[in-house]
Amino acid sequence: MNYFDLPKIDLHCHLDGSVRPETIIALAAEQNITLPSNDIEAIRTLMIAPETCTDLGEYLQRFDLPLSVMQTAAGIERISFEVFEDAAKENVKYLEVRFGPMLHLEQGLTLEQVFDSVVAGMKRAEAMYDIKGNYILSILRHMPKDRIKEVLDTAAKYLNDGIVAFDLAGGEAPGFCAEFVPYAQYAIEKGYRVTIHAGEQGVGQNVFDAISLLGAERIGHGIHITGHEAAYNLVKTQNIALETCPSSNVQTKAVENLASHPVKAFYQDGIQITINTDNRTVSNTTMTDEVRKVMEEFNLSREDYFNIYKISIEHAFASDAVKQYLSTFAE
Ligand SMILES: O=c1[nH]cnc2c1ncn2[C@H]1C[C@H](O)[C@@H](CO)O1
Ligand SMILES: [Zn+2]
Repeated sequence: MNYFDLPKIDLHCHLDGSVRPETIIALAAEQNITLPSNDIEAIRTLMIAPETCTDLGEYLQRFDLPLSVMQTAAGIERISFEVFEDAAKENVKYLEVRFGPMLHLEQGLTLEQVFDSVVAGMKRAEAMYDIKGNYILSILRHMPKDRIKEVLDTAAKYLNDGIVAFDLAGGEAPGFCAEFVPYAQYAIEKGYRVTIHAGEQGVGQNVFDAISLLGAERIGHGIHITGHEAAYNLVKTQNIALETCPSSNVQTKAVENLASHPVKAFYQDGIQITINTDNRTVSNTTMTDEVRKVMEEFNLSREDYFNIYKISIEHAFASDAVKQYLSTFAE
């Protein structure tokens, strides 16, 4: 099967984990930032998380370098454009990109400038390529909570016009959901959709809580519902979509290897699974690669692929018009 040519949908892709190494070098030069090296291969190596990470914590150390050049409006706009451009060039028809707004304020940008920049880059790519997109706001679980409502208020300028959802990301401690209830509620009241990273590193109970306490409609990863019957059943009965990211899950040791990834078992049991990149650079991957890996490892058919493609359409935080458009590529 030609995986490159297949129409694809990526619902879980981080902006700062998907920066081209070449762009790091170019932006560092423009911004007078000294990099550990100016050699493209050295930068690439520094950005890609090894297969031998001990856990998610080690994986998350790869984001400091890209974030260092994502502190200007022009840098963020360029990176946003390029992520959509790279995806469009491998036939990704719809892409939801997430980012941590508060990670881009280190050199004086305002939240509004950050939102203007990501959305402008995406819209520039939408105008040039056959791709549609939306942004998701990732709140980092370890950061102070005092500006979360301000993030949601300021981003509302683009609500359903470029920015669509609320997410929690970063390291995953057991029981993290309880302290975010008022923020998720505030987001829902304002009209944001909700997806939460849960059951990636931590326990299945986090997935149960993300759905029941935070109103998550989708779960980032969700692997660990395997060991938690109540979480598994809740995902299944509530029709919650799992955003699986196979390469990332192997790197962070969420699964031991691809063969032991539960994605096929979930699919066969009627769980709403989707296939996504997580981080195109940090996980050294593309949608073509993720689809190929899953299809080949688990012997899935073209019909299976389009079933999964349709699950992605159903659970996308996109307008009806965009979903209708995406359906025209389905078989
Ligand atoms: O897979 C992930 N799990 C949890 N957090 C993640 C993952 N990939 C990236 N992040 C974090 C690091 C980034 O700086 C942040 C915003 O994109 O989200
Ligand atoms: Zn993620």
